[in-house]
Amino acid sequence: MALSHCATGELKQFVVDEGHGVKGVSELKLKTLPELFIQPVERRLDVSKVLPNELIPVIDLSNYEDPEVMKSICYAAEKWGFFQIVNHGLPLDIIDAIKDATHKFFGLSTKEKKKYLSQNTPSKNVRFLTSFNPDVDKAYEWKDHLSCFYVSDEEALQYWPTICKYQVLEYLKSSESVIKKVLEVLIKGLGIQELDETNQLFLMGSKRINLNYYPVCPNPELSIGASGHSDVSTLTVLLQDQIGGLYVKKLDSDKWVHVTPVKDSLTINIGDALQIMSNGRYKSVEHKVVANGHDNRISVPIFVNPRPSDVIGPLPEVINSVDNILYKHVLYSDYVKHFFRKSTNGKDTIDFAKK
Ligand SMILES: COc1cc(/C=C/C(=O)SCCNC(=O)CCNC(=O)[C@H](O)C(C)(C)COP(=O)(O)OP(=O)(O)OC[C@H]2O[C@@H](n3cnc4c(N)ncnc43)[C@H](O)[C@@H]2OP(=O)(O)O)ccc1O
Ligand SMILES: O=C(O)CCC(=O)C(=O)O
Ligand SMILES: [Fe+2]
Repeated sequence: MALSHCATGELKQFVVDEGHGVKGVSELKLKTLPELFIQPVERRLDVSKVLPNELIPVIDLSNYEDPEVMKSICYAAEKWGFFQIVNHGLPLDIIDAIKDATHKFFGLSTKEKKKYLSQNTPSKNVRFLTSFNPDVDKAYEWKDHLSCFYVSDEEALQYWPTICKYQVLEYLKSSESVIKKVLEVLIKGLGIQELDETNQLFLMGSKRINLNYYPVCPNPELSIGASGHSDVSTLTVLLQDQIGGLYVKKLDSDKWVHVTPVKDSLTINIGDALQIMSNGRYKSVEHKVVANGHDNRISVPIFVNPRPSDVIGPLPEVINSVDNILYKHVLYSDYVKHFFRKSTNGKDTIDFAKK
């Protein structure tokens, strides 16, 4: 098919239904970006609003129980919603292995990858997807991803793609201690002394891991890799490569700050669930990813969540000390379904839980 001039309907079919993804379009080496991927100006990154000299906090996690380190983590969660951690203890060979496995998954043939399209997948917990929600997105994001919801090792080993399942499972397992360290500090900041069995289930009772692939884009300035959104997780542990392109909105401003890749670091961001549970004290901040014209970029977020069956709302320990309760109680799976059903639009998902 001569896709360079084809109608948007045919292109959607090529990208989504036939499973070629955005990577398939990138490999056509088109001179100009097809209309389907041209974003309205307000969804792109306005480079005049980027603060070039700002950095999000970089925190050394090796002494995470040191009161000064704890303070800096809670401060970053309140004022930035984002921070990078170094000396986190997650083995570098496991990190390298998942990066390599991500490239290998996206290097598979279309025939192999399309086995994981929503209509073909052997389990609804593993899906190969393009854009955010192609049924409703007016312009598509320049991104493909594999999304895996962890239920059990057995389920993952049976259904996740063989080319990456061992590396993804090992990475998930080794991230557990980093997640617990960060959560322990954050809940202490809220006056909860211990990450016990009950609050562990509530804060980190489910996990989703995405393998994101942003291929080289013909007109990156007209498109977006991931449009502005906040995550719906408790917190997200994000692994990115050295290419860059993730921008975070600075709180109470219309300015953007680049999350400059720091080698061997992980980025932590607060998600909507923790913003709600902390009654707005910790901030789930809008972020977006630009496309680029030179390199294929990958990133691997682990979304650490409540269980779908949990009802979330401001925690009792938090509302004891405040007059103004900002959020109501919502069933977490309703919240996530609401998020997935619409296009991303900045911070609007959280309106679903506003009082
Ligand atoms: C996609 O690009 C993105 C993604 C993001 C993501 C940011 C996050 O924070 S993701 C964290 C999400 N949290 C969880 O997954 C944990 C809780 N999980 C649940 O509550 C449930 O597992 C469920 C997600 C609600 C799925 O419910 P279930 O009944 O088991 O499954 P379905 O009926 O198959 O799905 C319901 C509904 O959701 C859609 N959906 C399911 N999985 C995905 C997925 N991986 N990606 C997109 N949409 C998904 C599914 O199509 C169904 O939709 P309907 O309209 O048909 O109801 C940030 C930025 C990005 O660019
Ligand atoms: O690719 C990135 O750096 C961030 C991706 C992201 O925000 C997400 O998947 O929720
Ligand atoms: Fe995100």
